[in-house]
Amino acid sequence: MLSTFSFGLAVAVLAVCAYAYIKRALSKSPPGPVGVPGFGLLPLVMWRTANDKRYRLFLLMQEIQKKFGDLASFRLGTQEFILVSGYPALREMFVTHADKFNGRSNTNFHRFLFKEAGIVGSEGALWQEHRRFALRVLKDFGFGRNASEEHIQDEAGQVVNFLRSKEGQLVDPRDFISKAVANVVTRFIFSNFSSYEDPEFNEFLGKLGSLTNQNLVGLITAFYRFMPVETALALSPANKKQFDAITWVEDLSKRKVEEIRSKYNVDDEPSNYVEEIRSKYNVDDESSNYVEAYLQEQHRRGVDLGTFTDLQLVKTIWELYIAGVDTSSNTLGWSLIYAALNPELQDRCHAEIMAKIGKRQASLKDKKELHYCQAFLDESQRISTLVPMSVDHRATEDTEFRGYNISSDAMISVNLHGLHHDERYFSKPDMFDPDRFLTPDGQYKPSEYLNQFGVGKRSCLGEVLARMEVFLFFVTFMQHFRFEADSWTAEQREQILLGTEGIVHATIEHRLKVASRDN
Ligand code: HEM
Repeated sequence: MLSTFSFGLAVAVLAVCAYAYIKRALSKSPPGPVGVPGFGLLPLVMWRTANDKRYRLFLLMQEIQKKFGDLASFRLGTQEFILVSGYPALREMFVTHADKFNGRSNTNFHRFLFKEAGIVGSEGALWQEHRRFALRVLKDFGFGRNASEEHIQDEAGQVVNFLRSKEGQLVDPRDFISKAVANVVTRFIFSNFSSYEDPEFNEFLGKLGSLTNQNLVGLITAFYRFMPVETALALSPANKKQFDAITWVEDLSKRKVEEIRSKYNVDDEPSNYVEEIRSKYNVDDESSNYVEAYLQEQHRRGVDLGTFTDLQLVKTIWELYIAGVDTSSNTLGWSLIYAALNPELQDRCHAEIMAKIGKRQASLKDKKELHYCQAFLDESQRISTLVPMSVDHRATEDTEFRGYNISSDAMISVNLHGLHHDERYFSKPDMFDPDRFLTPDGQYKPSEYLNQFGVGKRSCLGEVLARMEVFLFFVTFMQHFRFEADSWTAEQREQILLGTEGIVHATIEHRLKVASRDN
């Protein structure tokens, strides 16, 4: 009886697998692993996650690319994924055919999270209008120019003071870097900033971290597009936590927007802060932060706000925080880890800084002199690849690419980790070697294959700001301190270098010893 049942079950499983295999072969989807019907690669991923501490989803993407090539497909749950890898395919998809592939995920969960507003999660005319607006405001406020350079220098100075008080002690760099970086974004959005000790500020940073360090279990709910969001939230504590964090951040943003609205009269003369910026740096704008610029735009539009609603503003605020804080701060975090693990290379950065600028405050103009520091930063961004699978894209309609069908319901994962660890572009990719970004006579030589900000029209909106922050903070840290990782065991070192799973490849808890170079 049992053996008849087992036989029947085996036949049924085989039939379902054969059906899935034939269906896939006929679908003209890019090649890829078949997976279990209804679950795709989920069982494999969950098994590996549970049994191998070194396992990360982006490493699976690299395996898939190696086996199936630069255009592959697979399923997680019922969700189809297209994996695009390699420089030519990335450019073809996101530059040559940018207009076809600039959509974002359209799952239930995604719609619920982003409410089809904001910039990161939106599409079409709304996305274009608000991306353009945000870029204009960033430019008007002098991002890439002196005005914002001074903010970052201020914050860097604060961190130096904080680290001086920790001389000889072990510190977790995540504590001080994320606060400094969050303050830079806060100045842009609200033009105020918070004390590092402020408990609300610290709670706020904790919430942001929980949004980007999303683990796989939390993501599972997004892999079943038919699942009602309420069920997803009930099934997944991680998603519930994520949603609660967003609500918390949005409530705080709403309060801050109302505070500004109540004080800021769009017909008034610009505030002191703006006058100061204007007289100093010739910035021709009448608002002093993103919210004021937005309120002015609402005022200009009168009754018909179009897409410039309050909901859009609040969504954009939390997106700018999510996109702008964990990213820049973890980029800096990785650079300190690689500096600590490579003391001679760290000393080379310090020696270059001493030779070229000495103890004076670092500025963006110094970039052209600090070749080794720039090469070091590029190498650290390459090897750690902060957003390893970028942010998912989507084809805005069913389409064909390189002879394969791409469904508009498929999520397109951009294999940035694979690109940065591809022997075709970077020899010995697992080795930390800043020299690969230098000419033989020591001049900085950027590589077109390093694309930490993504590729094409939808690439990072905050790239200019992020590059400024990373350079100024890093050079200031290297100028004044040595960071040491003497106390790490081999196992700790391995875990620290693996970092987290999630949209952002973040650093895990770790301690570095801070030694002053100023004595
Ligand atoms: C080193 C730091 C950063 C890295 C590595 C980074 C990386 C990325 C990547 C890979 C994307 C996805 C691109 C794509 O979809 O193809 C992205 C998008 C985005 N980033 Fe960044 N980012 C950083 C810092 C920032 C900062 C400081 C801000 C703003 C304050 C910012 C705002 C955004 C926004 C709004 C998007 C969505 C753009 C869109 O959908 O049109 N990012 N970033």
